[in-house]
Amino acid sequence: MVHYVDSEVGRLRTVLLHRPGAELARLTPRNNDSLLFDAIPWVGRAQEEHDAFAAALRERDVEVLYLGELLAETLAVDEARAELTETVLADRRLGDTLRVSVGRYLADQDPRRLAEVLMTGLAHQELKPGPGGLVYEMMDKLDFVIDPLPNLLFTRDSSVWVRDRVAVTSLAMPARSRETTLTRAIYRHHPRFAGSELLYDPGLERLEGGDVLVLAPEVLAIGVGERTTPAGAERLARRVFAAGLARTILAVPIAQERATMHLDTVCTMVDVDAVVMYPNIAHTLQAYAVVADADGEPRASAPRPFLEVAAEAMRIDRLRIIDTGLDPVTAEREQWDDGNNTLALAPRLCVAYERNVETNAQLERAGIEVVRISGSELGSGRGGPRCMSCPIERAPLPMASPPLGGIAPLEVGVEATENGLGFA
Ligand SMILES: NC(=O)NCCC[C@H](N)C(=O)O
Repeated sequence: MVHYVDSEVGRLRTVLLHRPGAELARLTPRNNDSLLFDAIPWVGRAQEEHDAFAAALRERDVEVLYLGELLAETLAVDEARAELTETVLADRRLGDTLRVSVGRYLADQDPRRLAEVLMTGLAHQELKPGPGGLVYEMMDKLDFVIDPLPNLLFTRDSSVWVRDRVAVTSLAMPARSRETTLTRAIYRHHPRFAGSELLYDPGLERLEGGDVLVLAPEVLAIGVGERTTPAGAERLARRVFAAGLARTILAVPIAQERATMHLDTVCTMVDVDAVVMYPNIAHTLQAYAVVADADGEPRASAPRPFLEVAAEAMRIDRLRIIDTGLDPVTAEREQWDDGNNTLALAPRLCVAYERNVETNAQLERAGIEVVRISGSELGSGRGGPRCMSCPIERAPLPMASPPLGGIAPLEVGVEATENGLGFA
C-alpha cells in the first residue's frame, strides 16, 4: 500500500475523511463554544453535505477512507483496544468508582460500538445502571462521562503525511486533544498502515496539521500561531531533517485569532506555483527560512516576506496569488467562511465551498477549475474542504531542480505523463 505526499497539489489518490455522526448531536448552546463550533449544526444536512463532498472526490477517482471505519477495524486488535480504553480511563475527572463502571461498560462493547463511543462520547444518563459513588451522583445527567469529539470532522489537523511518514500531531485545544489517540491507534495498529513510521507524536510540542503545508517536494511551510507553537515547528523541522524528508521549512507567524487559527485558513495551494490567499495579509506575511546545519540542527534566518522566501525555497520565479474575494469586505467575509480553505485534487483543480462566490470566480478567472460543494452546516465548525481531508497518497511531483543537499527522491513510481508533471 503506497502512502506518500510530497506536495499540496499532486493528483490526489487516497484521502482520510470523517463522516460526521452522532458526536455533532452532542452540541448545544451550552457547550458549542468550548467544543469549538460557532453554531449548532443540523446533523442530517451536515451528513448530506459531507456525502456529496465524498462523492465529488470518488467521481474524480479518489479513494475515500473513513476514520470511523478504520477505527472500528483497529479496535478488533486487542492491543489497540486496551490502549484506547486505558486512555479514556486515565481521565482524572472520573474517580475510582466511576472509572470501574466505565471500564466495564467499554469492555462490553463490540469494536463498532466501542468506536462509536470513543467518537461520540458517553453522557451520564447513558451509563446504566448508574454506579453510585460521589462523582456520578454529583454530575448533571447531561454531563459527559466521556467527552464527544465533534471536531473529528476536521481530519486535517490530527495527522499529516510528509512523503512516506505520518506525523500524528499534538493538538492545542482541550476539546480536541483526545482525537490524536484515535489517529495514532489507527496508524499503529490498523493492518493497512503496518510498518508506517511515526514522524511526530501527540506527547510532543503543540503542532496541528492545518498549519502544515507541503509547498513542494522537500519544502514545507508551518504556520505558527493559535495552535502550533514555535517549539512545535522546531521539533517537526528537526525530525523532518533527520529523516531526510525536506531541505527547507518556512516558519510563518500568523495572528493568534480564531479567524486565522491555522495557516490553511489564509492560504492554500491550487497549482504548483499558485495559492489562493487572503489579500489583507498576503504582502505582510513573513517567514523564517529554516535549514539544517552541519549537525542536522534546525537553523533559522531572519524573517522576510513569505512570498519571496517561499518562491526561493520552491525554486520558482514567483508564487502567484489569487485573492480571496474582490474587495476588502468580501475578502473578510469569504476568508471567514473558508474561501481560502480549498482542497487541491490536482494542479489547477480544487474543491471549494459554493458560498464563496467571488473567490471561486477569481479562481476560475485564473484558470483553476473549481468543484463546488455546499457547506452551510459543515462550515459551522469553521473549516472547509482542506480542513476536512487528510491526504494519504498524492501522485509525486518532480523535484524543482536536482537536489543540492544530496536528498534523493523516493522511488515511488512517478507517472510518465504528457506534461511530465506526474499527473494525468
Ligand atoms: N485546518 C483547519 O483550519 N481546521 C479547522 C478546525 C476547526 C475546529 N472547529 C477547531 O477550532 O479546531
